[in-house]
Amino acid sequence: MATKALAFTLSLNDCFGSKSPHTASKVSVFSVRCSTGNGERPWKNSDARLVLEDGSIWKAKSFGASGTQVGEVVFNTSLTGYQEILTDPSYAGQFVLMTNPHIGNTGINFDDEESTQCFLSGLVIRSLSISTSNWRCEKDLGDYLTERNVMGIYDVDTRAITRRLREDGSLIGVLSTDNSKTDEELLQMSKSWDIVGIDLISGVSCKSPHEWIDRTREEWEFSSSEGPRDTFHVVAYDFGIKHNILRRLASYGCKITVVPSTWPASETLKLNPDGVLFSNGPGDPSAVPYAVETVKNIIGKVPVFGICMGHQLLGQALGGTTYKMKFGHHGGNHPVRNLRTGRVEISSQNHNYAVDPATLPKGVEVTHINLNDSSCAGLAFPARKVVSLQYHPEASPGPHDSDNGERI
Ligand SMILES: NC(=O)CC[C@H](N)C(=O)O
Repeated sequence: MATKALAFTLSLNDCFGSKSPHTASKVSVFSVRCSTGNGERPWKNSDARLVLEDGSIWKAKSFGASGTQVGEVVFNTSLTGYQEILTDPSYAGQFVLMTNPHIGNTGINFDDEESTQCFLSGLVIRSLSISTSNWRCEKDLGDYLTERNVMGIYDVDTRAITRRLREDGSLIGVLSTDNSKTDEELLQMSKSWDIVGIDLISGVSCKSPHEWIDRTREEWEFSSSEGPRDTFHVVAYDFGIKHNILRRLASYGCKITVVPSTWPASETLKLNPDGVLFSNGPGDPSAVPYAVETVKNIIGKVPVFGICMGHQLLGQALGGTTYKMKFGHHGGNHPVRNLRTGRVEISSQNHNYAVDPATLPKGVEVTHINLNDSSCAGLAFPARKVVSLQYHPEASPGPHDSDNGERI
């Protein structure tokens, strides 16, 4: 490709004309024209559009995959961990907008993936870092997204979109690099799709049972607790499970069998596990009645615990209901209070639904609340050995306040 030499031509513009030689000689405006020698501009023009269901159109520059995608737009306020966010299967059906403006600067490394695929609809960022600075970097963000067929856009006003989402709630959007589609067509696409009521878990769950053995690598282990205690056998339902949930269980000495989302409760109980984990996962917890039925058939037979989607399914299985939040919690700095101990944890969160505590039956206890909005962040039903958290004790990304398995 011809070497592009930037030739700056300074041209002096008299912007005040010759009314007054004095003015003209004193005040003038330099306009710098950048030419690349062949007349092309050295920077990329906007070549993508994000059209929201409210009719707003956001021109941006694309990176990663091209094409047309629909999804619910959510904003994540985490300052770090864009890679763990990209690979969290819970974001299936969603565009993730990062409020931290500089993304891509630490590149991608293959230790920090939370799943083997990226299920999100696309990544929306303000400023794409043109260089990476990280000894662990194995690939840059743009190449990684291209290889995983994930769309990304940058140079878009993420602050303005975030304010809109905060005021109007999560919005459905369509992202396209296809100039043949009109704005109206994209708007109609955004209005004809919804994330409510569709089962997104079946598209992310594993296809067959398998054992998980990887622990947190020694150089990254942070817990000061003594080594593995008894070896508990945990069956983990994969509703879109994040790998760090499994790594942390393995680091605490557990033997882990991961099973698909549709695995029959009877088959699980035949494994005679010490406990069953219901994992995080994408979409509307009311759209997967088969999973609630499985949870119902296991509760009371062995100890169970849930994380995020698993927490919501447990809430429903116990007789409660879940509701869709205005824009949810997606970030790494949400304060949660443990109501039993009074301890406040800074937590990692990623959810757009919550359990309505007013609908939980007698005997079920709310154990944690999110201090930002007093929503239910944890529940327990001691009589049937049930505990669950709405947020992510495994972090990835986020703080490790909730890792130590303190009695919840
Ligand atoms: N991380 C999760 O498990 C998310 C649960 C559910 N899809 C929600 O958005 O609330």
